[in-house]
Amino acid sequence: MEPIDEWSVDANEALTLSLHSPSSGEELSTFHPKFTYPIFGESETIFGYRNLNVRLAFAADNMSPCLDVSWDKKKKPVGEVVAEDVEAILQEYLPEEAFKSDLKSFQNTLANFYVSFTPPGSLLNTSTHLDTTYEIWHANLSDPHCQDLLSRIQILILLFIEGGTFITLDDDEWSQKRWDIFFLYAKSPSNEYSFIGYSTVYRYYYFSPSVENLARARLSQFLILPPYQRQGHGSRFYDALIAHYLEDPATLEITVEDPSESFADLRDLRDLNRLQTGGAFKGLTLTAVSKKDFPLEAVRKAAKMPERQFARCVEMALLQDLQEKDGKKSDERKRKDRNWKMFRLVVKGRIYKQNRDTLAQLDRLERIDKLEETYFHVEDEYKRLLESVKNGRAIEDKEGIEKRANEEEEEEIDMGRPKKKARV
Ligand SMILES: CC(=O)SCCNC(=O)CCNC(=O)[C@H](O)C(C)(C)COP(=O)(O)OP(=O)(O)OC[C@H]1O[C@@H](n2cnc3c(N)ncnc32)[C@H](O)[C@@H]1OP(=O)(O)O
Repeated sequence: MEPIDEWSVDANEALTLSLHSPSSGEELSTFHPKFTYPIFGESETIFGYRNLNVRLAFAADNMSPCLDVSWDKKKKPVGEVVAEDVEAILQEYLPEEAFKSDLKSFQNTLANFYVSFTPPGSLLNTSTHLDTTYEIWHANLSDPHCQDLLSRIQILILLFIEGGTFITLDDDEWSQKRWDIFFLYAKSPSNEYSFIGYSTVYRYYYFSPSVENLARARLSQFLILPPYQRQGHGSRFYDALIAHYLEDPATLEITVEDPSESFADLRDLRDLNRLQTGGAFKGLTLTAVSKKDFPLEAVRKAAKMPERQFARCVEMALLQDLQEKDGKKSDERKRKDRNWKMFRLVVKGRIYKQNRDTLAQLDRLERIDKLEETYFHVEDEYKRLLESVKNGRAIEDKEGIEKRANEEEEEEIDMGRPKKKARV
């Protein structure tokens, strides 16, 4: 009998997603998921096939889906050992329309019955980048058009965000109304839309005895499709969302739910950039912070940022300043230098304040060691991020892509990538 393993395929490889022109059906791009464990289980394998090909195709504008499953060989059932039913498994995650035709018919339908599409909600922002027009549409979950689109694309959250989950589309109207949904689209000169990414934001009710309807906006999901990643779309999309909530008088604070590492980087860099270029950090110096001469709390509130995220930006800005002034000093001189000592005190003070309960359980020497260790981890992380700022990586053009690709090759040979730990 053949070993069971020979009939198992890697679900991340077997599943291919594709985007298709809504007017010609032509394939525009293909890509694989990052995770399939929420659908096919922890091992991310599908049992019972040789050369299994699971194609999940989307019309690039309204994201109407089509699932097409094919294989070279399917294992014959032996007792209770049967091939997994891929379509049945995916029925839980895709709307019914995904199971109506094969890929060829799906493409033919697109080519022969093109219907023009406009994203749900209202147009929030238009921008042009490298000759392409991009639009951000702002919708509410209570809008049925928005629900339809979400029912088609929610599967992407499972496939690309670790620990991502569906949001409930058919909740009561009050709950639906708390969800803001933003869609990022490219728009062609012939007004054809191509979906690039989306974000969901939950507005928590914030009780205030004096003002009605205040909210804390929590950015819950944020996704840029792989063919569009690392081109600055995520940064520009994030900037536009933040600008929207900064202008909204009902929003008191903007938080992020469980950010992935790459999103946390993006957020750090864009928040720092906004605070610096917008003038909020004018007058921010180590001395001003140490002497409490800088109105940190007022600036934080105006920036609608949670404490920890704001503190990270302050510390990054101070470190950037220090590096510019005397970053070339040897480690030994930095250890003794007054300014570097002051910086370490500011960061350690903040770390201590935010982790007081955990640190209080350690004895004095352990506590000092732990603080020191955490400080160096934070400093390394800031240095890595500031290196990105120095190299102009936050939002760059095509020239930057090539320059950076060459640099990365060299970096990997020389020193590899720094290891990441949880942010503090
Ligand atoms: C709350 C949550 O939902 S957390 C989950 C967030 N989502 C995910 O993790 C899902 C999968 N990933 C994604 O959706 C995306 O990769 C995101 C949202 C994390 C980032 O979106 P992107 O569009 O790739 O971001 P953007 O391009 O602006 O920046 C990413 C990196 O590309 C760099 N970059 C920007 N433009 C370019 C360019 N033209 N060429 C090369 N690199 C570029 C940025 O500087 C940044 O690099 P760095 O991290 O070294 O500084």
